[in-house]
Amino acid sequence: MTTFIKRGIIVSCQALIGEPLHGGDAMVKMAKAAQLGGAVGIRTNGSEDIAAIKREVPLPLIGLIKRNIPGSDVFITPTLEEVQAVVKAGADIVAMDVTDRENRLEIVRELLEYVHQAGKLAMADVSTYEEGVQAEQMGFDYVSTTLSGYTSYSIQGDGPDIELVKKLSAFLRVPVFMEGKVWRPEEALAALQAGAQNVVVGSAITRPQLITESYTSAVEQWLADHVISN
Ligand SMILES: CC(=O)N[C@H](C=O)[C@@H](O)[C@H](O)[C@H](O)COP(=O)(O)O
Repeated sequence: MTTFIKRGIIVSCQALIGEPLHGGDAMVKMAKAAQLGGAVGIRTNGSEDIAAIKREVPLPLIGLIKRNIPGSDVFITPTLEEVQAVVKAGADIVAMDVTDRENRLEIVRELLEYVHQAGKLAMADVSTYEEGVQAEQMGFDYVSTTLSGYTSYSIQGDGPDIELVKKLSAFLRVPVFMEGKVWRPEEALAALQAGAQNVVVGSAITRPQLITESYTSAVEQWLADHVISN
């Protein structure tokens, strides 16, 4: 079993174009705060944030590059161009889409080979049990539940897909990461209990607009239910 990352919480520090914290050194600051808070690793998007965080935060770094390709639903490190850029920027682990969409198995094999030849580790972002099994057979070093709920055929839940973690952990030898829709510490513990090696938390820590919304929507609902407006 790969033991490069200690067991614990990994904080995903990502702000896409259009989000208030995009650009500058906001994600480096988020990553530093995550380290102070006890995170054992960082996950981040884009060459600039990968390189900057790698320079300033001494934790294992999972890198990816999101790219929207017209006509394709695959956006996490989809081609060799992004894989090369993630490696060049200094990530220790390269995360990529390893779903069953769009017959990409041969492409994914090439991307995986590139990562390993560059001396890096590879993380498969999957959405189902079958995809996780396939990823391990292909030679991925880690499997993460990142895309559960984001492919048309996976479970569309509001919360983390603990059942997927449970099934994958029971069968796979590579470490399984719980990632996606973890908002509360109790959910992280449930994921560990289900067999997760690590738990990745993103939006609940690093997307303040969504954190704010989790409060405002609850309060607005309460006000709508309890206060008679005139
Ligand atoms: C589906 C997708 O694009 N996931 C991305 C993968 O890198 C990120 O936008 C998520 O923030 C990350 O997976 C952590 O998940 P959450 O933010 O739910 O804790």
